Amino acid sequence: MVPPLALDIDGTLTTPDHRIDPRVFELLPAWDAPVVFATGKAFPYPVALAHFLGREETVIAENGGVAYADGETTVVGDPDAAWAVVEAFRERGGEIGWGDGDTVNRWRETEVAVSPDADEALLREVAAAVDDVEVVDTGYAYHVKSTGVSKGRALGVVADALDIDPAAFVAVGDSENDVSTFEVAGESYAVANADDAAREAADEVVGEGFMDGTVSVLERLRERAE
Ligand SMILES: O=C(O)COP(=O)(O)O
Ligand SMILES: [Mg+2]
Repeated sequence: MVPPLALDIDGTLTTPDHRIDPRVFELLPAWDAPVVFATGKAFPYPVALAHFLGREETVIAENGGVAYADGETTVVGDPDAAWAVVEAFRERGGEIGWGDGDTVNRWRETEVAVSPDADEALLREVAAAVDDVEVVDTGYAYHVKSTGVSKGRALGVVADALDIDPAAFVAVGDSENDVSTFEVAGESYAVANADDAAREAADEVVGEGFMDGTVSVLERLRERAE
């Protein structure tokens, strides 16, 4: 039997130019165990990915702020505290940076994502003055979020709902927001493009980057199961 998977999306299932790698559509529909998409993106994104893969919608969004499994949604974190930080950041000249429609934050329930082009030093300075709020850099956004909210904690919730031991999961990821997943899952891999935090936390850093790295992990797990 192949193991259940906890998969990060950006940097892990994507190409270097942020597209979903087409091999996701070949490999994941047929994966014969639960697959949990664990992302910093807002709730609709991983739901849509699972839906269009024909897979059960078992997802972790907003870095663990939202978890969904077996028809149950769990929401944790304090969006008002995150927005207060971002408003203070704006008052001092900072910009969220996603343009007028801001689809990045439109469906976000528990935190605020700020563009990677934003003034990081100013954002961190403003956030440091507020208790229980932190800034997490995924390489794709700065997430202003409640401390204590994490993908790893949410994986515990999802694993419980699925009646699976969290340690049975194999996790693949690329950044700081995957460290907690790596700690909860029994086995963890960072792809070659991963940041230092993810590299350090993973059981193994694979030689290939992005989806090439993830494919190499999935192939290995499949061979092991044969
Ligand atoms: O939304 C982000 O900033 C990153 O998303 P990810 O957790 O799927 O890599
Ligand atoms: Mg990522």
